[in-house]
Amino acid sequence: MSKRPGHVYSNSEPILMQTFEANSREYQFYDEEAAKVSQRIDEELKKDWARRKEIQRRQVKVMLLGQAESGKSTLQKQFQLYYAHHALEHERPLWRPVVYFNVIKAVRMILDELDFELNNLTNDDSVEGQAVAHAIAPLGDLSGEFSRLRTKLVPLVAMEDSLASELSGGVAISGGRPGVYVRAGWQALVTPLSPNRSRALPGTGGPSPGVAHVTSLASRTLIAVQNEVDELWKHPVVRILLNNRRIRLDESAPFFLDSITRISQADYLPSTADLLNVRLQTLGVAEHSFDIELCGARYNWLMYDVGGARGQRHAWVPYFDDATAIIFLAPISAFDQYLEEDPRTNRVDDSLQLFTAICSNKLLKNSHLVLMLNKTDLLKKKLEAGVKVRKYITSYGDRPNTFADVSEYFRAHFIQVHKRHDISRRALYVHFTSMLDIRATQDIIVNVGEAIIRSHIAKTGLA
Ligand SMILES: Nc1nc2c(ncn2[C@@H]2O[C@H](COP(=O)(O)OP(=O)(O)OP(=O)(O)O)[C@@H](O)[C@H]2O)c(=O)[nH]1
Ligand SMILES: [Mg+2]
Repeated sequence: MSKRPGHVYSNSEPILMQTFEANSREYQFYDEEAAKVSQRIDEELKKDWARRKEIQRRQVKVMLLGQAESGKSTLQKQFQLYYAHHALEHERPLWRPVVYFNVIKAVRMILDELDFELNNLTNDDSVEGQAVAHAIAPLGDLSGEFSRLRTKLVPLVAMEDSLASELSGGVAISGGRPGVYVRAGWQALVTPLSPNRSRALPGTGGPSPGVAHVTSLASRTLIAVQNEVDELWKHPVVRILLNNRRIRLDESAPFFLDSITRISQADYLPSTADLLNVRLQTLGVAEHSFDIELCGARYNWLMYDVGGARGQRHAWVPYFDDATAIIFLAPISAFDQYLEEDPRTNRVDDSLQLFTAICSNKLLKNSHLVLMLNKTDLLKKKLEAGVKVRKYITSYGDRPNTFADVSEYFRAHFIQVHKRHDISRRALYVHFTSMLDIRATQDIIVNVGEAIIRSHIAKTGLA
């Protein structure tokens, strides 16, 4: 019977054993050395893990949530202004083409609506239509005047699309409102021009010839037609149509058109108020990072600014499970407005529905919750102008149409949603805000920031 090769013991076997025996001290040395190396690696790994854990424990993740145009990006800029002033300074020149875009869009909207209204007023039998026609009649035939203004303004209006496309980096949203949509890091697309517009600022990324070109073209065109822009904006017919809400512009349009002389300077550099007023829609989720110090300890504050339109909301969810805090923004001035993406839904209703979903979301059950009832300045203006809440929200009934009553009514509704739907019965911190008011907002930011960090410390046991 033949044996399997493995069972044949060769003569060399004892010799090998001897060699091993002879070198056993050496092997023992290697064993000890290997054990030491392995121990060192273990210790390094443990230290690395502890370091990472510490970094994570010092990380505070805050999500800004709310419908489109609720003021999330504006709040993010206010945080930046307070805690990362240098970063905002660095970005300041990059906002120049965005301000031009806001101005041009406003001019185009006035011209479009003016055309529509003047052509249709004669056929409008409504009481409001008749009142507007009556107010405009004494001004006589204005067609020649408007035609001259329109011809002068054509080159400016023609720049809207190219500015939008350069700023968005080619991004367009189907079915969305025409405008500029930006993803995180959009600033890298924009040539950072120095205030004298002659060269890029150092260290601000590579130049983008496309944006630089349209920016300087827009600037020159605006300088050439600034008087016509001003004339159109101050024209009595435009005033009548605006006052009667026949022309509806973006909320920040009056601010920029009132400042047209300043914006039309060759060395124009956006002011802080410009940065806060400018409208630029967010696409997806943009992360902003800066440090906040509290009681001698430093915390890395990660702020997630999301796109708020309905088609954007699915992108929020992956960020939910480790969010330290949610700051929910609800613009309470929007009681007379409807969603761009669904013109049947009242914007305050949408905010309430969205807040219900946030309060009842299991992934967010451990997050600190802050509610900002925003745009109180606009709410005051609307109520003072006589816009009646009950016309848009029938349940408001016969309550007085004053700021105190209306703001309290909305606050009570949001608190009720929280009471009924909050999954973890956590506290809700509510603030009335006007995000363009720097001093008032900065006080709130400090307050909210500290409360969020304290709740983070309580949960993680950090000191
Ligand atoms: N008057 C007034 N305007 C505000 C206030 N908060 C924000 N705005 C303006 O409202 C517009 C929209 O604000 P954003 O911060 O861009 O809104 P958002 O929530 O980031 O919108 P999306 O990115 O589309 O989700 C901007 O022109 C802001 O200047 C406020 O309290 N009062
Ligand atoms: Mg935004």
